Amino acid sequence: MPAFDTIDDLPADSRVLVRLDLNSPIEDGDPQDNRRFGRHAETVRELADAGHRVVLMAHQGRPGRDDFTSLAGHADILADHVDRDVAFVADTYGDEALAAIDALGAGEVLLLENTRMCEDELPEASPEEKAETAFVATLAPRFDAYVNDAYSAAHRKHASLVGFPLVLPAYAGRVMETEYEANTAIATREFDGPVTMVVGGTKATDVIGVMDALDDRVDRFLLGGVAGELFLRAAGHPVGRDVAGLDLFDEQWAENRELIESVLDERGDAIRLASDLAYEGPDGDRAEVAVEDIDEKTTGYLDVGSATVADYEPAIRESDAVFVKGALGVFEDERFADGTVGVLEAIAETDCFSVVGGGDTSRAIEMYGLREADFSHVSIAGGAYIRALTGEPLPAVEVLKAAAERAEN
Ligand SMILES: Nc1ncnc2c1ncn2[C@@H]1O[C@H](COP(=O)(O)OP(=O)(O)O)[C@@H](O)[C@H]1O
Ligand SMILES: O=C(OP(=O)(O)O)[C@H](O)COP(=O)(O)O
Repeated sequence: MPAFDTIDDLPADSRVLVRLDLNSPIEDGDPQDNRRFGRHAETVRELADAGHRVVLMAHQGRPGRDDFTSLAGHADILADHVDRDVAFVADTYGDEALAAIDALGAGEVLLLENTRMCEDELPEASPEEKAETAFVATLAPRFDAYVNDAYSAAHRKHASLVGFPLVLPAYAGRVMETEYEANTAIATREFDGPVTMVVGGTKATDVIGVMDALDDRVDRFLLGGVAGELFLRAAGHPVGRDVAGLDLFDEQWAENRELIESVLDERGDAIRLASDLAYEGPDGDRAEVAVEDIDEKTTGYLDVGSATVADYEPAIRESDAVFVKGALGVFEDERFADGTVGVLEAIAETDCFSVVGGGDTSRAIEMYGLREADFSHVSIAGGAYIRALTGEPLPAVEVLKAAAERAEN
């Protein structure tokens, strides 16, 4: 039985208030289409097809930043994915919003303005405090049910995420359901064979924390990216030189050195490090060097090398489950995509249970023509995925679970 009620449990003809995560890159003021729209469209379509009155809430950016914009453009993109009208009202819970909500017919869809434009939304607080805000107290009585589909924002204690499910019967949307199940699998599911985790990307501090927390659940870690170079450094190799003015290595090294050394010391047998690395050669082409031959920290490395990929591939083929967190190289540049793509291809070719997470890494799937269907789950969450992997509870998921318990008693 799932941890929470889902939209399968919704009473017929409900007036539903639905929280999505449509937070997107903004270019020249306009939201860019991305996988979040397509995924949430499934939930929205299903609710509208069932004849519910569907009112959507979502956020965009953070106040004070360039990406903090209205959701007017998001409504148009979502409409294309849902294949029906998505009305938009530039108001969160004022008279205009209430009038638009009251005018909604069965099977119709309305998107409210950016929740973060409402003062009650942002300061993080308990569900009880959020439920008492004017935002929640005004909107909630107009609805029969609340649906949370915003798994990727579930680590935030904002009014639209934790306040409504305290005062309305609460259900999980399809994205919430599938993300929760796949992303917690590493901690909750028993696998028959080896469990492998591919660890890379730039946010070394995050992934080293995951490695530390998942210690006993993962049989082997295959390392690359910035995190991989920091482990190579701990193993005595002079790597981890920043290029292009970035500061990815030294600060994270200073911050995590002790933890890296202790993880390497305690789980060294489970940790596989790159045996070769790739860099930009003098003529601009990809060049590779064996890690053993690196004796000075003079080069910035941008991918794991081909011998490393050849070493990682069989480890993946033998696995019963593979979880990916972070890219093995700067895959956005075709010259340095071999590590990330090689590993993703190996996963796609096996029938192991596989989860690929992190906004950037999962982008490599579409960039290099891989099929999402060849993976068990491709997450649209970043911060929430990391927290799920470390077993940290997500406040908005916890309130959904509590709502299900309330409903049962
Ligand atoms: N050796 C490297 N040096 C610099 N950047 C790297 C390196 N390896 C991977 N990256 C970058 O890591 C990014 C993905 O990292 P991260 O943001 O941690 O993952 P995600 O967003 O997928 O969680 C990619 O965009 C890639 O360019
Ligand atoms: O995009 C999001 O998170 P992510 O960058 O971790 O994927 C969510 O919408 C949360 O946004 P926030 O980090 O501004 O609270």
